[in-house]
Amino acid sequence: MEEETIIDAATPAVLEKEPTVQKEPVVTIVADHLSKHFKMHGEVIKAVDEASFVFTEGQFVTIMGPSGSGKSTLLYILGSLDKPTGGELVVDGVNVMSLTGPKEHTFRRQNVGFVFQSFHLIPNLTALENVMLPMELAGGKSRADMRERARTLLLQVGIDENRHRHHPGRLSGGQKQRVAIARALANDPKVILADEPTGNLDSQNGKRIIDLLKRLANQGRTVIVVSHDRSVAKVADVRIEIEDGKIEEISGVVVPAPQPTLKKKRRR
Ligand SMILES: Nc1ncnc2c1ncn2[C@@H]1O[C@H](COP(=O)(O)OP(=O)(O)OP(=O)(O)O)[C@@H](O)[C@H]1O
Repeated sequence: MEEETIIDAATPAVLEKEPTVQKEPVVTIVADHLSKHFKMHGEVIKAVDEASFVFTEGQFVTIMGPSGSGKSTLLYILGSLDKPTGGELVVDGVNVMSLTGPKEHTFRRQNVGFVFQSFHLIPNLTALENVMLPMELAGGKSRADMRERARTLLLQVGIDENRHRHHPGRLSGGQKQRVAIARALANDPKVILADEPTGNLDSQNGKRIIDLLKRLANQGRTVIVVSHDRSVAKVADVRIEIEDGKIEEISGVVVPAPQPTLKKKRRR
């Protein structure tokens, strides 16, 4: 599939018009000694081990580390796709550890948008329908409103109108990832989580996707990107280095955890 050459997603006009970051950044994520331990054949694997940090609106965060260091596990916990075995997590003022079942699904749908390395678009839906899907699942909008919002989002991420009715199979990798980003934005979440979003793209398209994610952060979202790519860390506000499940270093604009943050650790 041919990569796009003409769209400059880094500077779509519509994105430029959206509001920029507030002066006093609002805390979106508080992690307090988060852990995820797996028991395998009598051994404990500490995939994430006592991770603590605070992120605010408008921050672009990278999580880096060697393969198997716990990056994806940490990201999935932050997005409540996975439950920690210890610690506490507050996202947008809600203690997500206390959520279960439908409440947890609703919270995730409204507050977190996911972007994956292999896009995870639904192949038999058009680009427009893929972006409409999270809105359909959330409910509360007419079909016309959903269609119009999906159309606007696709244009914002640099997907021309003539591609809105294309199925993913007819889109290039860069286009698919933009559709996936538009889908992540469908319910206007405060937090965007991306797991190796450039992993299946050439360097030029990878850079455009990072520029786009950075712009979403500049608009006031918290964008957290897991990446092996050092160039991604260069544009980050906060850089986390993780090794063997432990945060080795946090650098950049680091917000100290409020004291006392949350009630003390839960252990299972
Ligand atoms: N469901 C599971 N059961 C047991 N161990 C697991 C499970 N999920 C992850 N792990 C282990 O936890 C550790 C961290 O895995 P994780 O996938 O989070 O690392 P990663 O840094 O994202 O790796 P990669 O860069 O290769 O994707 C690894 O040792 C992995 O084998």
